[in-house]
Amino acid sequence: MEYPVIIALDFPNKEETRTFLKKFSDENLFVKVGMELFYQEGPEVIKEIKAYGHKIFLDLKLHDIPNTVYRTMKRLACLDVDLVNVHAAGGSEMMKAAIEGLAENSRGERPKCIAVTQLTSTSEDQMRREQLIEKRLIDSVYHYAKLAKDSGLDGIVSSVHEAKLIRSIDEDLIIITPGIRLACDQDGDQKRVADPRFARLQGATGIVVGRSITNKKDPYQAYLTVKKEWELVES
Ligand SMILES: O=C(O)c1cc(=O)[nH]c(=O)n1[C@@H]1O[C@H](COP(=O)(O)O)[C@@H](O)[C@H]1O
Repeated sequence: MEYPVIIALDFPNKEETRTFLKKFSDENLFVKVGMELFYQEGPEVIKEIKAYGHKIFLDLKLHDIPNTVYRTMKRLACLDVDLVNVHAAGGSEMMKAAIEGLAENSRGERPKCIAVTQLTSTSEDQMRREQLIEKRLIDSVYHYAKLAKDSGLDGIVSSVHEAKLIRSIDEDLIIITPGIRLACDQDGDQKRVADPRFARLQGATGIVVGRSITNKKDPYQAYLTVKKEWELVES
């Protein structure tokens, strides 16, 4: 499966989502449905987006006790999405339970499951003060990535700046990097950002892009710009 430019559909409802997707006419997209849209619309919005022919990353970032994650993943498996995620901080038992739940209820191919390491909105200073992790942020990300891989997950979510090191764990790991900005964009709440070209150079498998596309006057043009930057680099 290809993991190219994944557009974050961070919209409050299905009407705004529909209006946005209409701007992309015949493009086959890879989109991300996050908590905002899913909590408002539920599984129906997944069905609708699938009917348009788009691939879906359902980003609910599960982080709970293993039994709850196992049971929840059984439900998510029925939605036939392509990609789901958990927080690696939930631990190896929880990540193994996630895979078990997905595998048990998948009708076709099991959705791939990736683990968030340290959110791209977290800085090293914040991690040390608030999580009491006395390490470099890159060491924490590497540790979580290794834990996820050893627990049977298919890939990792990290910032671009840790992608190269994570790639050294395994050639085949899916590495998805949010925190992507074009030169003209504001960082906003993101702390560890990079552009699409650098993401590709660092070995990311795919990038998640939200506001750099969704906030633009012409989102389709912005998407094409991001895609061009991403594709200009030989992988
Ligand atoms: O799992 C994610 O998708 C995710 C992980 C992470 O560490 N950082 C992060 O920004 N994201 C998501 O990626 C998207 C980034 O949005 P923008 O900052 O608008 O491009 C949002 O939907 C976030 O929820």
